[in-house]
Amino acid sequence: MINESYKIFITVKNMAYYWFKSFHIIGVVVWFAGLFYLVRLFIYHIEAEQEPEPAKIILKKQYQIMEKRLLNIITTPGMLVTVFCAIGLLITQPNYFKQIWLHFKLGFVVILLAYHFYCARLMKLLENGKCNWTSQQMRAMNELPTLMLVIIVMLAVFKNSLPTDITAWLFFGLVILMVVTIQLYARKRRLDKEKLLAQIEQIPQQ
Ligand code: HEM
Repeated sequence: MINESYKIFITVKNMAYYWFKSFHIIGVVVWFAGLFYLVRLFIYHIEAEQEPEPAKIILKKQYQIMEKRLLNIITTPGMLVTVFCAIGLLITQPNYFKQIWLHFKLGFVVILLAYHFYCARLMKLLENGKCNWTSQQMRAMNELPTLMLVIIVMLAVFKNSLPTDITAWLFFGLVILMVVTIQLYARKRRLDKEKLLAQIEQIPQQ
């Protein structure tokens, strides 16, 4: 009888673990989709400042609405699902607490949570017209979650056997190259746009 109850307990515990793990991963996808898009909206919001009236007012109002909805309906719920399911994972598999990879992972998650709440603060500053960030700085900031994503997922998958050999460093270099290329491409597009606008300004008015 005790044996049978124990078997049922283990089956329920394992099933709970799979449910938590599935929704942990779903939460991560939703959270990151929200974080990436939110900062993209901040970039457009800041760039709207250069538009003439009344486009400026209309655009800024629209971005404010989009940012609020994105944060409250997608990004924060994604974060909560990730964290609650992670707690569920640790309750069903408490031996993970003793593993060093998890301690490192938690350290990076704390940075990610700080980033999330800082984005919420930036949203408020933008709403009140008190944000001093340029769109270029915002673009650079948007690379931080990419880096966190790569490190955290690799820690979750490789765990204590996280590779530190040449292949791993090449892979890491590739990710950094990708991030730098995106920044350089954005810079080139901005410079091209500025050049075009300067040329338009030089055309004599009819
Ligand atoms: C809130 C803090 C978090 C804790 C305590 C936590 C804990 C865990 C645990 C215990 C597992 C199960 C590992 C396994 O059974 O293989 C797991 C899986 C996973 N976690 Fe997290 N996690 C957290 C946040 C995150 C974040 C922010 C990400 C993404 C950036 C993430 C990505 C993953 C992935 C992709 C897996 C699946 C790994 C696999 O099945 O091989 N986790 N997490």
